[in-house]
Amino acid sequence: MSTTPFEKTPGWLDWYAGPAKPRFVLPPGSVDAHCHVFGPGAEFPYAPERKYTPCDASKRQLFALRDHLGFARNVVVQATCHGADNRAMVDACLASAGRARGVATVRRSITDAELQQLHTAGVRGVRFNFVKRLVDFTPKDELMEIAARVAELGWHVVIYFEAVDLPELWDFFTALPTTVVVDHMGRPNVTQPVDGPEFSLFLRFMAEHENVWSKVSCPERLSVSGPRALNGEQAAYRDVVPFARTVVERFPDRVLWGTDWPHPNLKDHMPDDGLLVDFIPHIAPTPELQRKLLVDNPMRLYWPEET
Ligand SMILES: O=C(O)c1cc(C(=O)O)oc(=O)c1
Repeated sequence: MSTTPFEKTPGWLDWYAGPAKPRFVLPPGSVDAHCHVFGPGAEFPYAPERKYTPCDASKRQLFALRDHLGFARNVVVQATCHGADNRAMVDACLASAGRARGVATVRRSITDAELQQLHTAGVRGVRFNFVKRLVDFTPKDELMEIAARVAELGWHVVIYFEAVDLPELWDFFTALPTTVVVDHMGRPNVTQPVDGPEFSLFLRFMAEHENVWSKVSCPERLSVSGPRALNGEQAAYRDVVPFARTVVERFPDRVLWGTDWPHPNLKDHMPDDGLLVDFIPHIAPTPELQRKLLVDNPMRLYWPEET
């Protein structure tokens, strides 16, 4: 065992070892379209500008989880603890035998040759993060310049923001020239009504802009009332279900799902990933919706050459 040179953020919750075998059988070819690798820190050091220091979560451990849960492929999203150093994510993509694609974080200083290298490794998107506890502010003109460059490669932009910030970010988001994928439904406050003003604005954002997609992921982050996906719970995070199910049913061809393993920054519990998979049929109740969410949509976005 290598020893990590990094000390975890106090109170850090490690990912759940020994997840249940899901009862829900994933459709063949399912994609876990939002997950991360952390380090290992001894091999891929965490970025100096990071806001948290995680436990290690290696590509080998990610691929073991993929196989255990019954996924065929992964989309590895650059985690903020690695800043714009994409080496750990790229290493996972390269080691996956074509079964992982990536989403990178880049700065405007990146060269065209470096972008092309990322593409060759399997990167198909960049992530713009507006969650203040995770990143320092990047000027919008820098992000727009990056978006224009990656549009030429056929990539998309992944955006992560809090629901309260959508009004202020609306004009920027709707000016992006690519497909735009929202992380975790734009983090709705699920104590508000699903037909209340906040979530209605999000639904309008998707309805009025056909290039906007959403990940209906992270019930464990959004839920207030639970119950938690632990100890065999088959009806976890009930307060999130109406939100995610509404998005899946209204926009069946523009939704993605991911485990979010290894679940950075959870504060009160770490879910059993097997039980998180059992959450899927609650939000995508028919085989057709499940196939679109888990296979057709992620394949169209990340492996279009195979569709
Ligand atoms: O809510 C979070 O803390 C979080 C953090 C990161 C990251 O640090 O990249 O990614 C996520 O998808 C969610």
